[in-house]
Amino acid sequence: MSERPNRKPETGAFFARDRAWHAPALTPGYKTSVLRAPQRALLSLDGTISEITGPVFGHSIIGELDNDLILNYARPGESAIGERIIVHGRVLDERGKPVAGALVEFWQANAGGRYRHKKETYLAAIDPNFGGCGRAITDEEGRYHFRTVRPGAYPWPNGVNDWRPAHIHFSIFGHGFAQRLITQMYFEGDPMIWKCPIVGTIPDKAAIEQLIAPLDWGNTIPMDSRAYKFDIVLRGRRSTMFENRLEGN
Ligand SMILES: O=C(O)c1ccc(O)c(O)c1
Repeated sequence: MSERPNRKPETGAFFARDRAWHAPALTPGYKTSVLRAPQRALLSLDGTISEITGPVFGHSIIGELDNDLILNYARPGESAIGERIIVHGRVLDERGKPVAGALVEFWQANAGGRYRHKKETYLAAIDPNFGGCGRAITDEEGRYHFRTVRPGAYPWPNGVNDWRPAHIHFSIFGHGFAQRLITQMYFEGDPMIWKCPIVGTIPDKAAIEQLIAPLDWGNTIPMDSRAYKFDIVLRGRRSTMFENRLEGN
């Protein structure tokens, strides 16, 4: 990880956004950012007590197969098609302390690069046994894990021939619903990462590298699944790059 000596000191409860680490809102190479980018100066609003303290979710919402995308949409006795993988890691705070009880949600395309979505237009086949969504709650050590198939890369209508690298979307909820961070995980060794216009909006190479999960050979299950490790750091100097990170979060 690169040192970033010019960063402001991290003191107190407020961690200012590092604009060199996070993608700017307006990045014309990523076409949809042009309409989404704010046209006026940003306002900074304090969180209200009700946003910070509630509503909260209960741990009982997690079902037995919620962290198993190979089976959670499959017909009985069947399973999703694709390369079987385990994705696991920890949710950590700015001091490297585990964040327990965070709701981690993930969604992805199937092994052919096709999403199960009404507006999806890519010609790759739907897998009848793959839904593409799951969730987990971090344990006392901040750990989460899920089983899935490695998603395929897919083309998208941005430039003439733009492709998204294989990736998994992540959402992390804190203890209130107003505390939500969203990012994407990529796979070690994928040459498509460096051709992607969305990845290309991230100014710092180290911020991109932190989104790339290494192959975790030690947690591979022989004759079953390979493993990838993806730690998520909520804030501070080693923060994961979040797509929706707000001022001060
Ligand atoms: O914001 C978008 O336009 C967009 C397009 C394709 C993706 O895979 C994605 O994650 C976002």
